[in-house]
This record gives sequence, C-alpha cells and structure tokens, in this order.
Amino acid sequence: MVSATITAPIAVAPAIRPSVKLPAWLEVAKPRLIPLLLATTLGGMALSSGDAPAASTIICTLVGGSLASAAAGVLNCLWEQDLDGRMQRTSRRALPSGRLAQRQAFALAIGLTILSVAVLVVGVNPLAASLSLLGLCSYVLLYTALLKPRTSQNIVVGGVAGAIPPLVGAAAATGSLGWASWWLFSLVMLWTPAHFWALALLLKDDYRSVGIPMLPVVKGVAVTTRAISHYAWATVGLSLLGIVALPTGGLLYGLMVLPFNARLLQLSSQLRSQPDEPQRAKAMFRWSIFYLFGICALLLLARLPQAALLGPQLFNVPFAALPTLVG
Ligand code: HEM
Ligand SMILES: CC(C)=CCC/C(C)=C/CC/C(C)=C/COP(=O)(O)OP(=O)(O)O
Repeated sequence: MVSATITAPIAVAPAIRPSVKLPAWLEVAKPRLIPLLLATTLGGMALSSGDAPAASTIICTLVGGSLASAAAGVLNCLWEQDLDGRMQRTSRRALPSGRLAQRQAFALAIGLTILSVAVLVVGVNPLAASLSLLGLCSYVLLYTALLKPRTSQNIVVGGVAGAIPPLVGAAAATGSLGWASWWLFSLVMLWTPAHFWALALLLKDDYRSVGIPMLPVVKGVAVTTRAISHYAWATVGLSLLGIVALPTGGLLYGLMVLPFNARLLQLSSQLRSQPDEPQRAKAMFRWSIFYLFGICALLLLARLPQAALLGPQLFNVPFAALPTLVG
C-alpha cells in the first residue's frame, strides 16, 4: 500500500498514510482500495429509479465486488512483482519480498475470482457478474499489462477498470444499464487522472527509475499539473449532471456537491501554481479520494425520502425512461 514516506525530489515527502503491516495474503488484495470501489457501486445503485434492491442483493453485490476487486489486486501484484521489487514504494510488498509465494498468490486470485462470479451470479444477476469480470480483466490486462508500461495516457484509458463498479451497482439494482449509470461511469473515468497523476507527481522518480512512462516522467510536472487541472474542471462540470441523473433528490445533491467541487478546483489550482510542492500533490491526491466518497454519499443521501421534500426533481429529465444501453 502507499508506503509511509514517498521520496520527493527535494525532500522525503511526509507520509500519505502511516503504513500498517497487513498479512501477506491480505496485502496483495489491495484492501484499502475496496471501500471506495464499493462506494461507487452503491452510487450506481442509487441512480436507479424505483425502490432500493433487496438487502440480500445489496450484500451479494458488495461481497462479490470486494472479492473481484481483491482478485484483480492479487493478479496485478502477480503481474508486476518484478517491477514492484525494483520500485522503492512497492519493493517491500509481499511477493517481491518473498513473504508470499507466487503459487499461493495465484491460487488465491483464482479462488477469489471464482467466488466473486459465483456470489454475483447466484446472489445478483449474470449482468452484474459479467461486468465485474470485465472490470477485473480491464484492470489486469488493459491497464496493468498493456497500457501502464507503454503510454503516459495509461490511466486515461485504463481508468475504465475503476469506472466499472458503478455499472455493476446499476446492473444489480435493475438488471440493466440506464443512462444515469453511464454518467457515474464517465465521472469516475474523468476523476481518475486527477486522482492518480497527483500521486504520480510524488512518485515520478520511482517510476522513472523503472521506465514506467507516467505523465510526470514523460511530460514533466507543469504539463501534468495543467492536465490535472483540466480533468478536475471536467470532473466538476460532469458532476453537476448528477442533478438530472438522479431519479429524485437532484436538488439536494446539486446544492451539496458545490463545496466538494470548490475544494477540488481550489486544490488543483494551488497544485498548478506550485507544481513542485509535494504537499500540494499530496493534498490533491487525498482530496480526490474524499471527493469521490462524497459524491457517492450525496447520491445515496439524495435518494432518501426526506431529500425529495426539498423540491420537485429538477428538469425532470426521465433518464429512466431513456432506452437502456445494455440489458
Ligand atoms: C487506473 C486507475 C487508477 C490508478 C492507476 C490508481 C493508482 C493508485 C495508486 C498507485 C495508489 C497508491 C496505492 C498504494 O501505493 O498502495 C492509489 C491509491 C488509492 N486509490 Fe487509486 N488508482 C486508480 C483508480 C482508482 C479508483 C477507480 C479508485 C476507487 C474508486 C481508487 C481508489 C484509491 C484509494 C482509496 C487509494 C488509497 C489506498 C491507500 O490508502 O493505500 N483508485 N491509487
Ligand atoms: C469491478 C472491478 C473488479 C474493478 C477493478 C477496479 C480496480 C481494482 C481498480 C484499481 C485501480 C488502481 C488502484 C490501480 C493502481 O494500480 P497500480 O498497479 O498502478 O498500483 P501500484 O503501483 O500501487 O501497484
């Protein structure tokens, strides 16, 4: 996970988060990513009109999604164990450090994958299971194996992996993918570059040392912070569409998303004005996580009956009435 200190060009960057030692089999599953991936899954559910899914469906979706994300994390660690062993931030991970054998990790990944598909097929529906498998494959094959080592735009396209959980949530709730779920998919896609490139600014020497063409390595910090700012503005702009994507409570969401957006733009502007300041990059990275949690929390809050009391659904764009894209 993010190590206790990240080496920045001029000083050792303060800890993003104190590193807590996890058991090797758990560490390779990258568990710290799962809560936010599940939050976006619930966000996808919240965008579906009608009543909330049955508790059993919600539980199976979250358990199946966690197992799939864990399997994806283990496969990513297996694929990158040599690379991880050569990078300062990841060299102490379970596989490069020998605390976990390849065979054990591979068996764990296969078991988690099979279990995730079984839970989602039996407890939810085949569309949710297929999408979850697609997310796993796009993270491991599209991002990790194909794009990450080849292009500075790796996470712009590879971000599709992390944008799939909202589709899994929508599929679990309605058995189909309405336009609103594709809105949250697109929002996570646009959110990802600002999220990761802020971190990549802190890690650029590490990535340069192993030849990974992350944007700060290939194009420098000024281009990267400008790109982060552009993606932050695009994220803010698209986030406002949630007002009409929500079947109810859009007005409450629209009001409460404003401070989250203001802070995202403030931090991206500060980072752009001080591109070499590690604290600015760290603040942007950390806020990107709180921001996406916030968006998902607001989507769920907007679906509470009380939220509808704030006023009629704005513009009344019947997203739900639009033809579904899948399912
Ligand atoms: C291809 C897209 C993405 C890339 C390249 C990326 C990259 C990273 C990296 C390198 C870290 C530090 C991990 C570590 O050192 O342990 C990180 C942390 C994190 N990422 Fe992303 N990320 C992506 C998408 C996402 C998505 C879609 C989510 C959730 C919806 C997410 C949530 C998080 C969280 C919660 C952390 C903090 C984990 C911790 O505290 O260790 N990321 N990300
Ligand atoms: C539905 C489903 C299962 C979707 C999968 C979503 C998923 C696991 C996204 C992970 C995104 C992420 C944190 C990538 C970092 O990989 P990295 O290799 O750049 O990070 P590292 O350098 O820390 O290993």
